[in-house]
Amino acid sequence: MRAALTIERLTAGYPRRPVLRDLSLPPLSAGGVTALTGPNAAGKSTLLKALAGLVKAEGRVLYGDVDLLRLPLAARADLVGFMPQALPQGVALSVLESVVAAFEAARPDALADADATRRAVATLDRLGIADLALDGLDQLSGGQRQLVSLAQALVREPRLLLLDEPTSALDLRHQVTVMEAARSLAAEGRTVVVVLHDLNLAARWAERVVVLDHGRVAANGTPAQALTAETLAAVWGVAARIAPDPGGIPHVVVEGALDTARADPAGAASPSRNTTAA
Ligand SMILES: Nc1ncnc2c1ncn2[C@@H]1O[C@H](COP(=O)(O)OP(=O)(O)OP(=O)(O)O)[C@@H](O)[C@H]1O
Repeated sequence: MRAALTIERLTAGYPRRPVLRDLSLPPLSAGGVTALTGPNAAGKSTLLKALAGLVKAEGRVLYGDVDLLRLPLAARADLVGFMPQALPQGVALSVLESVVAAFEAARPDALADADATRRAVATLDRLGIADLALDGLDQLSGGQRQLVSLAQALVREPRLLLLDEPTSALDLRHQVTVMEAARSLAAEGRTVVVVLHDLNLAARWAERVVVLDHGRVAANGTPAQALTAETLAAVWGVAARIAPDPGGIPHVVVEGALDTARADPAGAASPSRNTTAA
């Protein structure tokens, strides 16, 4: 199935703490990567968790013509792979055991052990971390843990893949490994949504960028449409220059915080420090 993901009037959050209210998004098509970005606490993780069935949600989330919110959890787990921001600590498993367990947790009836193991090794190999297979999860560096968490989400080859900041702890080479993997999974017909704070990584690798702010969609479109100086001022409260690189991909240079953060979307306020978008 090569289906688009459409969100209609999604309301989601935590007990006594609604985060997303009536959020709608036009179809996110399969075949490309969608970057989901926005300031801290904008609701990005909550959105992914709502799609994965991990927080209470109302509205409609259509994958093709299937409403994910009305699918039994086991069927949804088969369709949706979710990579959380952090793996739990204190799990006494090897890397390989943890990836096999992630596979079997969602499909207990599926393959014989040897096939599950072969699938897990192939997934580790795809991410360039087969050499970590026998290491204990608790021996890993932050970046290695992030790659293993991604392997756990990928091993079932879900149609819809939701990755929450998969590159935040990674060095440059591994960022590319992960974004290449995201792109090639999308090219296989999957829908891939990746939370990224790095706007230049988003612009380089995503076909579509959705900016969330205070639980609402503040911008949505191609990187050039969504990542404008006006949006960066209004949503992040920073003064930025956007210059296309020679390949036409927008490059974001953040020049500083606006003194009147969010009050001056036109960028008239003067920047107070110099930084470059990470
Ligand atoms: N388990 C929880 N219970 C109650 N409130 C929560 C819970 N998790 C998150 N929140 C709140 O929901 C809001 C949105 O959080 P969320 O994690 O979705 O933001 P985010 O955009 O992913 O942020 P970040 O970029 O910092 O990871 C925040 O105000 C946060 O405090």
